[in-house]
Amino acid sequence: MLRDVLVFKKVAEDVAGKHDLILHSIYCNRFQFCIFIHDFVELNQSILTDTMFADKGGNITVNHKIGIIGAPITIAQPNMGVDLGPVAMRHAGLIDRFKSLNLTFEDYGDIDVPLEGNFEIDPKTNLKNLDEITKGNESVANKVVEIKKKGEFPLILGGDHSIAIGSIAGLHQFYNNMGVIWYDAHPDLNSGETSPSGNIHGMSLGVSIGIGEERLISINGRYPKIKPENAVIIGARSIDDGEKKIIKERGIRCFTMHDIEKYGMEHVMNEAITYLKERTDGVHLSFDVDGIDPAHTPGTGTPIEGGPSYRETHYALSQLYDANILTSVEVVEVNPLLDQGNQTAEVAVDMMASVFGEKYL
Ligand SMILES: NC(=[NH2+])NCCC[C@H](N)C(=O)O
Ligand SMILES: [Mn+2]
Ligand SMILES: [Mn+2]
Repeated sequence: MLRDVLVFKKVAEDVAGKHDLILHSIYCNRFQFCIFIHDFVELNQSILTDTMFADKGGNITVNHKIGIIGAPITIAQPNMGVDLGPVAMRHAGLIDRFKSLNLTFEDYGDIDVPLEGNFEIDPKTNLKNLDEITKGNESVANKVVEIKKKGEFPLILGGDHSIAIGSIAGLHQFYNNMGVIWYDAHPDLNSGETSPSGNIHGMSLGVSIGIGEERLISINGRYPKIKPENAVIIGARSIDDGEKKIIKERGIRCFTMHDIEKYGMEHVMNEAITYLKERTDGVHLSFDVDGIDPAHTPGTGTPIEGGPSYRETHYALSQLYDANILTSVEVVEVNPLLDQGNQTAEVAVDMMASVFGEKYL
């Protein structure tokens, strides 16, 4: 608690430097300081986030309290078991790992989402389970808003990748110009019009930039949630024709495996970081475990050969930590029923440890 207050105090002081109207109330007394910060978090989240984001030296990202939620949506793809992703990652030691990193966090458990669907394509929309997925993602969005209003750093454990629809919908209200890093073998830019499968987990980045089904793009209001040019995809190697068109037409930055081979992961990540730092006021990491080569993460529904290794991914994520640009994170598509042992969840936990600052030395 004391540590949280100190972190908030530092942030508030920085903000006060920029907005002198609030300086007086911060220094009235300690009690009032706490009350003030509470109101301030509710009312001025975007300024607060802006300041945290701008603070490069202080590692606010990790000193900040992390709010963990499980979002076990599974019916935006056909394989049973991705609803067990959150429990698999907790079982693989996520919480102990965070404790040993001395992180401040709270695990809010899993939210309630509809788990049953019928997997028939609706001929009108070319989508499967739209009602249930809309409902589930409204709950994800509400929970993310709740966590942000407390001033916490959201970490969302999926679930299939459709949960990004809800998490980004919840997050966007706290930013003016949010960015996203989409670490994934797939760009997830389909819509009912282009999807080869009708599976909504292949549409979540598309929905977030305002493409596709009205009911999905309007979750939590004001859309599109992210400008297409604020989205950076890393590791793409399975791109449908309709998605290729969107990437080109909308100016989405997409570093494919070709780019990673050619320039190396370090260079690609530096490009992505510099690009987003200049143009956004917060960056969400949407981390699909199928972004990693399936040699390391076999327990996932749509594995694609030829991805970045464990080491490259680990390095990429530690670059994000060092750059201190992230303001929220999600990890998706861990499916223990398709796994060898609990290997994929273990790798996912290793990767989350890198994102939150674990170092070899
Ligand atoms: N989040 C994922 N794993 N997405 C896989 C999408 C696969 C394919 N592009 C589709 O739209 O059906
Ligand atoms: Mn994927
Ligand atoms: Mn994905």
